[in-house]
Amino acid sequence: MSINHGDGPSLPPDTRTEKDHPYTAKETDIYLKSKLLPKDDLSSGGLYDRIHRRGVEAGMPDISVTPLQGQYLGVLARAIGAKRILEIGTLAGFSTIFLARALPTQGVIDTLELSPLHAKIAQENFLDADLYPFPRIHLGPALETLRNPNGPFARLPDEEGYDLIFIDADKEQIFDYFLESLRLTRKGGVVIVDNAIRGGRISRSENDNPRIDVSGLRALYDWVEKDAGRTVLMSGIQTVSEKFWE
Ligand SMILES: C[S@@+](CC[C@H](N)C(=O)[O-])C[C@H]1O[C@@H](n2cnc3c(N)ncnc32)[C@H](O)[C@@H]1O
Repeated sequence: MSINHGDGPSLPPDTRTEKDHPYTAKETDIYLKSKLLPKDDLSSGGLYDRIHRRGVEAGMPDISVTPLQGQYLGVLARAIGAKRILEIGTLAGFSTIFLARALPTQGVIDTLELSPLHAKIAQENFLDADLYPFPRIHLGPALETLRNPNGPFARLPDEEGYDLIFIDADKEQIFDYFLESLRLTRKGGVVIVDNAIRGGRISRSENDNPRIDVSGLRALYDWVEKDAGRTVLMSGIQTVSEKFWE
């Protein structure tokens, strides 16, 4: 059964079942990947496979962006002509690779990571991906790195502000990362905050699931609400992918 809205397309009813609507986000991602991403990277034994294998062998969690999400980050970076990118939360460097590939050769990409193991595997993956510019990994707790008065992020001259910052580390400190990002982004730059939905928990009370921290995100949204467009223009986007709803 379908509902026909005038001249528009037929839409499935809200009560749709698997039989009425058998398509899955995973299948759709597989199709889109086959059309939109480099075939060499996608192939069996290709770059994505090798990155995945290194992560599994090192016992790392499988929580990177999906290939299509990585490509979306790259599209954004290209669209704004980004030359300087900062990433908070490297893991195995999967998202970093898409961002680095979107940069011109004279570009710069810094990525911050707490775990020496993750940083080591990321370094291997960057070499494997033959990246130029090569990402600079800054090892240590990201907030300390960003706030270190003697570190590289202490005083950025205006012209060296980042064009794009991607926040994707621990969720508890998300609001602090956001505030540091405002300091480090050039005027008109873009800050992307991953996991901004928390599987929908953001819309529920904070006690809904104590294991999933939404307090940092709520502080961020409260800040943006009070700011009322004076400093930042922000939107929230829910994504569906082969991995999850986020
Ligand atoms: C979700 S993963 C990053 C995924 C990566 N951006 C990708 O999509 O390929 C989060 C990473 O942040 C790191 N992390 C957690 N707490 C951190 C902290 N305080 N400072 C820096 N990195 C941290 C974790 O070790 C982990 O590697």
